[in-house]
Amino acid sequence: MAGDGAPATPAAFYKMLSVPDAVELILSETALLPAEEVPFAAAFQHTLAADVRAAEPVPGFRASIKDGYAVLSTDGPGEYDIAFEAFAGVAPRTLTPGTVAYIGTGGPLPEGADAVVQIEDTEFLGAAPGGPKRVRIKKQAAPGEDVRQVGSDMAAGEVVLQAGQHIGAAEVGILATVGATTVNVHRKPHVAVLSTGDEVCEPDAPKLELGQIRDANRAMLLAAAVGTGARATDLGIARDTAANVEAALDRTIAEGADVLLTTGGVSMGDKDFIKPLLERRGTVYFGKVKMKPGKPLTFAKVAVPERNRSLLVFGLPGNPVSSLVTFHLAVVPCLRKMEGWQEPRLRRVHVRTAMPIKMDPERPEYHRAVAHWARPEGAAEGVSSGELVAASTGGQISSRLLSLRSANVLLEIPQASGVLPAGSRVSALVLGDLGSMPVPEVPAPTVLP
Ligand SMILES: Nc1nc2c(c(=O)[nH]1)N[C@H]1C(S)=C(S)[C@@H](COP(=O)(O)OP(=O)(O)OC[C@H]3O[C@@H](n4cnc5c(N)ncnc54)[C@H](O)[C@@H]3O)O[C@H]1N2
Ligand code: MOO
Repeated sequence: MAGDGAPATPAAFYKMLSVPDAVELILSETALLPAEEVPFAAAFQHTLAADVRAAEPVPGFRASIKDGYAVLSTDGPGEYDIAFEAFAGVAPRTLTPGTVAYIGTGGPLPEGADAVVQIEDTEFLGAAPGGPKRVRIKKQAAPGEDVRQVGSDMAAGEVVLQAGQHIGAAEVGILATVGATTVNVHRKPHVAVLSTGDEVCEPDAPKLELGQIRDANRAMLLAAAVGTGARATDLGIARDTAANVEAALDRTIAEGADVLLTTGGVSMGDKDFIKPLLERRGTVYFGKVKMKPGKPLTFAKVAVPERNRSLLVFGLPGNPVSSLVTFHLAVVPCLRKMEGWQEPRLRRVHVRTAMPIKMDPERPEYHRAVAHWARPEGAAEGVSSGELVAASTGGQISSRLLSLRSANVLLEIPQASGVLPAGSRVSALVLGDLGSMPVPEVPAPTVLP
């Protein structure tokens, strides 16, 4: 930001941390959020704070795997009276040797039976007038065949979900299966988002004056925070005075947020109020990170004695790309740790670069790219080499938000002079769930040698 030439912040004097060191420091200063008891369906996408055990065996009775006939296996193939029908939910009866019972999938095996012969291996013979229905059993069943034994899916007392487990749809089903109607999960973080800057206008501003810009960061970071499952509060835009920014900080504390994200005002200008304010109100852990984009990323803690917790503050750089890249690299692991993830760091894959990439001699670059499965030349659609290829999103200047459009990885381009040739193998951090991976080059069923 332009000013009178006299920097008001000591930003130049912050030691420059590496990205891994910055992330380590953030994680070591991030406390788990407390656990709360919630109805099991509301536990979806939360992280368990305590183990869940099956109180009862599943299944709780010997259950048929097939539609067919419950038999005593030693009776063997032959023609039999159908003594009764055993369906799920019908009171069990006892089978007399030398007879069989019709049974449906999931039905309780009658006492006296020890196996099921599926319909396909039988022939229904009908009934003689006044006589019972009869069936020909054509196959010798092994004891226990097509029967789910008591506790074979889940044993009584078995830990079915461990503390730290993320609850997806399958896990909600597991909770329902064992009748765990309420569970202990970690609370999700509450994130407040503030834009700063005199030039920053609401996106719906009808006309921009010279020097004004629409606020991209706030809506983008609110969306990104909600995307991680956090609760998000919009703090609006603070004009460039220390008092405005401090008022927003106080509002964040009053609202009980766990994390404050600010954008803008963290570099070297005389209107860069964020670092001095955080120095005054709390502890600044770092104010510079060796990365491109995102160098002025700032991380601080402000004590909130009345809540016996600290507010974590991320001063994200104002350039839109820098703000979202630093959100992924620094804020996402922090939010994940808060809500109980055992391994909160971003996941890495290896990719081959699709084009040459110019390296930066001063900072490692987090180059935005779209990864997709490589299809060897001439290979049919759906055939992959089993390797990911990443195409750069083009110009990487940190104002150009189009460099993040559809990006699903950040290539970790080393700090060096020169050009990294196309076809280089580099590590890449995965953004989200690779959902923007282009089709039709889906993960292929066939992997070439
Ligand atoms: N003398 C130096 N100047 C700068 C340095 C440096 O080391 N020495 N670092 C540069 C780097 S790197 C970055 S990144 C930026 C970060 O600057 P600030 O965080 O202080 O952000 P501002 O100056 O307020 O804004 C930067 C840029 O972003 C635009 N902006 C701000 N807020 C928004 C928003 N909500 N939505 C969209 N765009 C926004 C703003 O208009 C500026 O163009 O500093 C460099 N300078
Ligand atoms: O670090 Mo800044 O984010 O390069 O433009």
